[in-house]
Amino acid sequence: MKNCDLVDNKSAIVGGVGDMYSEDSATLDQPISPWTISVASGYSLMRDPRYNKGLAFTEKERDAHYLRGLLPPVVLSQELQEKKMMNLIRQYEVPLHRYIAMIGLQETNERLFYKLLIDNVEELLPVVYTPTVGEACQKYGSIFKHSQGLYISLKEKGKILETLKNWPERTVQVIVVTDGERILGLGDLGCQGMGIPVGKLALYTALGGVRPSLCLPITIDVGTNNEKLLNDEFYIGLRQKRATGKEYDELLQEFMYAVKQNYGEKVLIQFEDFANHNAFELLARYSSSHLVFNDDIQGTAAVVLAGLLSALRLLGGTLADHTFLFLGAGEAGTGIADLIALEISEQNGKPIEENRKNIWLVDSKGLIVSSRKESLQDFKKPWAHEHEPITGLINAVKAIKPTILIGTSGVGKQFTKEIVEDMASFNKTPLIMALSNPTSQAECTAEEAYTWSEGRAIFASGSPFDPFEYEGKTFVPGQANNAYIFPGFGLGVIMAGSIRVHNGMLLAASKALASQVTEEHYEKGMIYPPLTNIRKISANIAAEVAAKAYELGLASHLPQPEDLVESAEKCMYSPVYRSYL
Ligand SMILES: NC(=O)C1=CN([C@@H]2O[C@H](COP(=O)(O)OP(=O)(O)OC[C@H]3O[C@@H](n4cnc5c(N)ncnc54)[C@H](OP(=O)(O)O)[C@@H]3O)[C@@H](O)[C@H]2O)C=CC1
Ligand SMILES: CC(=O)C(=O)O
Ligand SMILES: [Mg+2]
Repeated sequence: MKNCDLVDNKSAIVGGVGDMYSEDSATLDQPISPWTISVASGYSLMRDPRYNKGLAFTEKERDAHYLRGLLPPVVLSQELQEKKMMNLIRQYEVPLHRYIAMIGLQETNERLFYKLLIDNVEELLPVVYTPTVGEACQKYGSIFKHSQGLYISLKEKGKILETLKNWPERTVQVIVVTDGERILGLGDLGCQGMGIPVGKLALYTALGGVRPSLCLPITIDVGTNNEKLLNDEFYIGLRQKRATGKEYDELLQEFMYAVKQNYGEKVLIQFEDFANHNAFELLARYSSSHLVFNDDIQGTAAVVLAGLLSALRLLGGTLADHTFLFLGAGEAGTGIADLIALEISEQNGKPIEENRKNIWLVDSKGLIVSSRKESLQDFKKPWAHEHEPITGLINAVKAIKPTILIGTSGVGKQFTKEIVEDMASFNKTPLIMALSNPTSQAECTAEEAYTWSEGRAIFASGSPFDPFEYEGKTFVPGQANNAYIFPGFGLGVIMAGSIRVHNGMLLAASKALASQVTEEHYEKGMIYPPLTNIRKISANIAAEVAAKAYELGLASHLPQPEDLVESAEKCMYSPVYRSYL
């Protein structure tokens, strides 16, 4: 019996057998053969990260696969290997060294890498993901050893389909793609943005249980406007300014259709860290022809809405009773604002235009108001309310008196003492979200939010902060990061074989996440459940997303399983070593 029907061979136009080594169809207690051809030496087995087990190859496996003598005599269990690796990683004090060690492990022993990541998620997420992945991207050229993922540059124009065929996997279910122009809050890192798709897909597997072989990280290189990188002798990308306009659009179009041709209709394409002048357009252009999801717009919106829904237990009232002020009106800011307004409309039945009125945004030029409408980008226009022009966040806070302040500016230290004190002066419990990544770009720290509000703020941030003690009470900041959403969301989409992403699926994901927060969490000031239970959380999110896809008639994997949570859990990749006998 099949363990999981995730691999949708029927939908892949080129066909190909995804389950080459019976990994997908074999249950954990069944041995599998890593070989489809007979070999004279197991040396290449040891060098294949997908099948390597290091010193854990048993005596019988060493005999059966020509490994005798290629390994020292000891046989170590995976648990002991994990303990050893964790000891080693903890010895590195510099976060980037930990990142390099983890990537080294991913490149040599994939299952051990995922075992570490799954078992130590709170400790290792900041290593393979934000904040350290940001520094890794900045220095990617200098630390580059082995290539990960697929690079599609302007040189591949006209040959993108051929380039995709060079990827060793014939069946792919999720692609995370960036063009490197807005990497976290660090700006244009060009081709070195590859660290982001690689990191996001590691989370798809560790947090959402999507098998690594089904995940493809891609970086589109159209040049960079980052002078520092253009002058860096170790830069790995095209040494030219960014292509724009027709040249950019044509490359992206060729890419999108080559993906569909090579991997079929149902490959989920997750856009990540594109600059907003391309992100909104790409999502709009391809959402009717492809299965596309923008993590920065949609995933962020779902995770923040989940935090807001759960925070209402502490703040009181409904979403419609609150006043929201955003610093930053780009992908994250307007994406979140849109989903909040949509959810309020679902709740009160009023038109979305009316429910936008309590939601205000500030961009680099000040409060978004109707007198600025003509010069605003389209995605900001719905937020141009009647108000006199205001510059400076502090003045906007004083005028709007928000109950909830959300930072999505990409600029650190913008929530000053005066701003947090103001929020605390007119709110019993101010909710402050400093969402910009990495930590250096956070609008304020956990310590600042708690001390400046005299322990009254509820605080969540995009990158993690340690718990903070204030006047004898320990506050646990939440990590409002789309990492809570996209792995479970993607799993739900794949499970259902959904052909499109729909806002209803985002709302379902938000509610599934919010419902995982318990009284015990609220007592510590948490509005998100701990990441330690993330696989269970992802299974619940996946189940709700899949259920919504079925309800909306978007699902193609029929019939609908009776118990979607159980289905999601069954589908999840386990990093435990398989027996190769
Ligand atoms: N926690 C999470 O899960 C996520 C966090 N993020 C983080 O959010 C940040 C923003 O991302 P994104 O929305 O995609 O970026 P965008 O570039 O799309 O938007 C940034 C917005 O911030 C505004 N801005 C920039 N500087 C200032 C300033 N000094 N004062 C006021 N407004 C300013 C910009 O104004 P203007 O339009 O005038 O240029 C723009 O509206 C990044 O740091 C990113 O890492 C993003 C996605 C998910
Ligand atoms: C978390 C994320 O997607 C970002 O900061 O861009
Ligand atoms: Mg992002």
